[in-house]
Amino acid sequence: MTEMIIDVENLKAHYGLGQALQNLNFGVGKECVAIMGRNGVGKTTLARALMGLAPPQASGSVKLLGQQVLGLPPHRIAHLGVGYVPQGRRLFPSLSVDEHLQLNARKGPTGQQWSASRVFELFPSLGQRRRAYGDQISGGERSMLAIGRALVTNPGCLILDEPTEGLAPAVVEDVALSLKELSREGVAVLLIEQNVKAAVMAADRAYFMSEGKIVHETVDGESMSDEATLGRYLGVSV
Ligand SMILES: Nc1ncnc2c1ncn2[C@@H]1O[C@H](COP(=O)(O)OP(=O)(O)OP(=O)(O)O)[C@@H](O)[C@H]1O
Repeated sequence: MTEMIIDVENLKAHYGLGQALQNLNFGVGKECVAIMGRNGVGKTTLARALMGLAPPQASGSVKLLGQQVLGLPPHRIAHLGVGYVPQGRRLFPSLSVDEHLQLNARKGPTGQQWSASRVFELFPSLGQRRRAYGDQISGGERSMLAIGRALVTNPGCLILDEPTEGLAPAVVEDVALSLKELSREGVAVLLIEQNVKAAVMAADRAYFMSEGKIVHETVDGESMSDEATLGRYLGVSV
């Protein structure tokens, strides 16, 4: 059986009395898996629960890179080799692009070699903004920097919350292909994504969420861009 690097069992999460995730069960091996669903179905709540961020309050089991992480603080989870691209990006206004990358660069568990210069090869326009501060860059550049900041940690597992938001279509393609390549290098990539093209390009398979539950999982050979599936779970056609 495939070794699961992200292994989630019976995950529940709530904000006060409101339950946002109900008994989620899924796994991600050395592959790229997309989580898709309409606005408000619980995708960001899931990413936050995996990363130990509160709110929400979460219960169940979350194993990342073989370790139970539920209850651990976010910095401990990150140090296990878990990269995270949060929605909202959470950059520092007083740090430059270069500094964001330098402060996060480290050797990771899989021997990949993401450095600041490789990030700038992926995102040449970000390379031209190296000295700009976190509050001086555009929405697209913020997304690029958040992705770059996660990549230079050389993670064994990478969780991305709508990483392509705000990016030009050509850059979306570059990001999607890089995520696919990363998964081929042995990284478990969990891609929360509303951009169907990016998800289809990057991911090997997908889970669809609705009202805090996983309601559909693509099976072998099933296309993620199947019109009926997308219509039913996302309300879109491609
Ligand atoms: N801090 C919070 N306090 C209370 N309820 C929240 C909070 N954050 C999210 N929720 C609720 O939890 C549910 C799931 O929200 P979540 O942001 O996880 O969805 P999402 O699928 O990521 O949506 P989007 O794509 O719009 O970001 C929604 O009903 C939302 O209103």
